[in-house]
Amino acid sequence: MPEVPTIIYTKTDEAPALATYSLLPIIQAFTKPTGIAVETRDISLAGRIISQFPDLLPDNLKIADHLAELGALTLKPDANIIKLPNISASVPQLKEAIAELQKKGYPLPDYPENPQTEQEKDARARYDKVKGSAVNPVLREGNSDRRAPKAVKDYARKHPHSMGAWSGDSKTSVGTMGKNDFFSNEKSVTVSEATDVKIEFTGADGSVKVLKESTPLKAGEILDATFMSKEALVSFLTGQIAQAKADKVLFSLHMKATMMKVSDPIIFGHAVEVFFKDLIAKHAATLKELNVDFRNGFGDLVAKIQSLPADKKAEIEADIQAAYASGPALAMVNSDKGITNLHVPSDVIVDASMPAMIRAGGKMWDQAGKTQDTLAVIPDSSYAGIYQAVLDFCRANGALDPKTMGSVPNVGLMAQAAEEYGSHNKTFEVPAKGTIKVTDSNGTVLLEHAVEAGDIWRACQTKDAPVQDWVKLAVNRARATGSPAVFWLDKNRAHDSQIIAKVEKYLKDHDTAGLDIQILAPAEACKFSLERIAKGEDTISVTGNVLRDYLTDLFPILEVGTSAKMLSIVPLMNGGGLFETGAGGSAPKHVEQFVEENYLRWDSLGEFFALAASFEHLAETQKHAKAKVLADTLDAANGKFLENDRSPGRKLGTIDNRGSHFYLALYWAEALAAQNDDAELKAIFAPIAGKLAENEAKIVEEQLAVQGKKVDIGGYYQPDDEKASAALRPSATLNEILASI
Ligand SMILES: NC(=O)C1=CN([C@@H]2O[C@H](COP(=O)(O)OP(=O)(O)OC[C@H]3O[C@@H](n4cnc5c(N)ncnc54)[C@H](OP(=O)(O)O)[C@@H]3O)[C@@H](O)[C@H]2O)C=CC1
Ligand SMILES: O=C(O)CCC(=O)C(=O)O
Ligand SMILES: [Mg+2]
Repeated sequence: MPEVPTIIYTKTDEAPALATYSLLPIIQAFTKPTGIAVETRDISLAGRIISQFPDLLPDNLKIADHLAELGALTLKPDANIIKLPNISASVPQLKEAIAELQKKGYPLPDYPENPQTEQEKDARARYDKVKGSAVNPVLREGNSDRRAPKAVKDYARKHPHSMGAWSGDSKTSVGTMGKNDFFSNEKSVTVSEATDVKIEFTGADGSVKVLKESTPLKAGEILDATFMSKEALVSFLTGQIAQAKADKVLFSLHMKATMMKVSDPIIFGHAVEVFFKDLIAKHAATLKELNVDFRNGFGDLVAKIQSLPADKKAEIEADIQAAYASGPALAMVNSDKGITNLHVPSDVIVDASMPAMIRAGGKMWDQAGKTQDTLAVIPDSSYAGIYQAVLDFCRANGALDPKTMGSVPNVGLMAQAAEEYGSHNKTFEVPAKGTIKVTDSNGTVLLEHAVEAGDIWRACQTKDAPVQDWVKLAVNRARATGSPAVFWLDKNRAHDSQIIAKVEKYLKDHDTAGLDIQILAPAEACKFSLERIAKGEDTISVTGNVLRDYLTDLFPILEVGTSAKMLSIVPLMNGGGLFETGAGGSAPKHVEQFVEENYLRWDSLGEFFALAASFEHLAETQKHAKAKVLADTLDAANGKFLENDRSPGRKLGTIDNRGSHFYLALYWAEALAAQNDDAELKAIFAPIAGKLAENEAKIVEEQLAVQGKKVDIGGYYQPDDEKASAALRPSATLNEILASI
């Protein structure tokens, strides 16, 4: 045990990082009299980039590898980490962040697009370490328990968010391959003994190339391999584009290019190339010269043609307009700025984009800024069917009603880089026609596929201990709530059938008498849960890693308007606690609004709930009485916060994130003053509560006064601490009261 009980609060990116400048001083002031330390570690994209280049940086610019430090901490029983959402960077974001740091004087190399020299290859390898979902898989040494707290659900019932109407004749649908994709080509084995597998490609000419020399497997580990055919993908995309045009609906593509950082950018690139086929063919030589890489989105072309002579640039721009005119209308990310769904792979992320579309009545934005029905293309069919199930349900029954609907919490398998989380170093774009074999240390071929050039092949691992832990967590949640628990597993899918065998085995380790535990294929499980949710009933979804990601945005966004309000706990397998805040992302749009008009609409409710859970964990594991008082009083404050509707508004002139933090501090201080479990804390916080209450009008006025003007925070990926702190703490009165604790 550390001498001082310590909570680590992560420094991340974008909106949650801005909110931290305001919230963390409040948390530190409130914990100060309790002997609990609240420390930060920097796992922001900028911090992670900097940590990779200690050899190039002077001492004053270095940042240690805090992510690795926290990864090691998650293995210890006293880990207590509050993890805010961070950027999982696409290549365009990574390049922007590097450019910002270079401008600030960091002597970092450019991101090498085509590494040739040893030095470039080394830089590329370091940058690849921070690319995509590089943070969560390192910290998630446990499975996930995500649900809407009761107070949040009650709030949504009383103050339902708006839901777009669903018409019975909506033409919105999901397009998916169904054959020759990851789902249909999957093979899976469970190894009975520990082994080490080699992944090898053998060309049609007999030449052998080792793709990955060593992948150790533990006894009982599941290993899958699968591939998506390039030819099938391209022909599918061609068909979908024609279909969207014929049906007069928008064409939209929904991928997870951040989490699936090797496979999905390749798929994204194919979609861009098919959509702009004629344009690309006509200007092939120029695009090659410019080194345009469509895996970084159509935006890569738009950016790179800026350097062309004016007439050439104008010619290509005219052809772009012609491509827009001849294809189906594209769904837009920002119609004012002409940013389409195909511009940047990290702009449209399936877990958030599909629910947002469903909440809006099955519609996305067109180029004129109007909403339209859409063909939502999700190439791989492993999980696409769940969205079709939701669309069908809404078409038949109308939009779900937040006032009456039940809930679908999730128990997700993700520990130890389970399933797709660990696939990055085992995903390959196939160089030529041949076979890929996975062979164990005895030389036995475990898995084998015949592949063609351009196919995307990948393998995933799932260790046994995390599956056991996940089954236990599911049974515990079913017992604690009395709700049915449904494992979303398809016995006809190779990987799932291996998981089902383990689930059936490990369920026997638990007392399941009286519990309703079922195993249903994902689309069926979705339909079952929707039928119940419409009747106001709750159903626990017990899923693998990708469905965990999808469902913990999907249901929260429909039920409570945003996944930011979720309780998101990761009980670490070695006894520690990782408390994630919300279930969504880092809301880049909120930063844009903040710098434009000094208004931050980020809702920190996820942080408030995570903090209460973190104190509770400290209280339980370290028998820390003051932590228990902090947990209970913060719980009460969170309830009052919701009751009084103190979340940020969306418009200037209402309280924003900073105002919401003031009210949390007020209610928390009042609860500390009202409790009788700890006289010392009562005595400290009674006068603070008094001062905060007396100064309510003044503090709110000081906070509102700054709104409506541009604000300089000294950087996007690495804000200047002094400037950002000043901007996010505009109330001198509040700052003084906090300093007096
Ligand atoms: N756990 C993690 O670390 C995660 C990180 N990410 C990363 O976040 C970035 C953005 O991802 P994206 O898919 O766009 O999803 P986001 O969740 O960041 O944004 C989608 C929308 O959700 C709403 N929203 C999300 N959080 C809040 C909040 N706390 N308060 C109020 N509204 C909120 C906003 O809607 P509105 O515009 O209506 O205000 C926002 O525009 C990416 O870099 C991605 O990789 C994504 C998911 C999880
Ligand atoms: O790690 C990431 O990139 C995203 C994770 C995510 O979206 C989630 O866990 O819900
Ligand atoms: Mg997610």
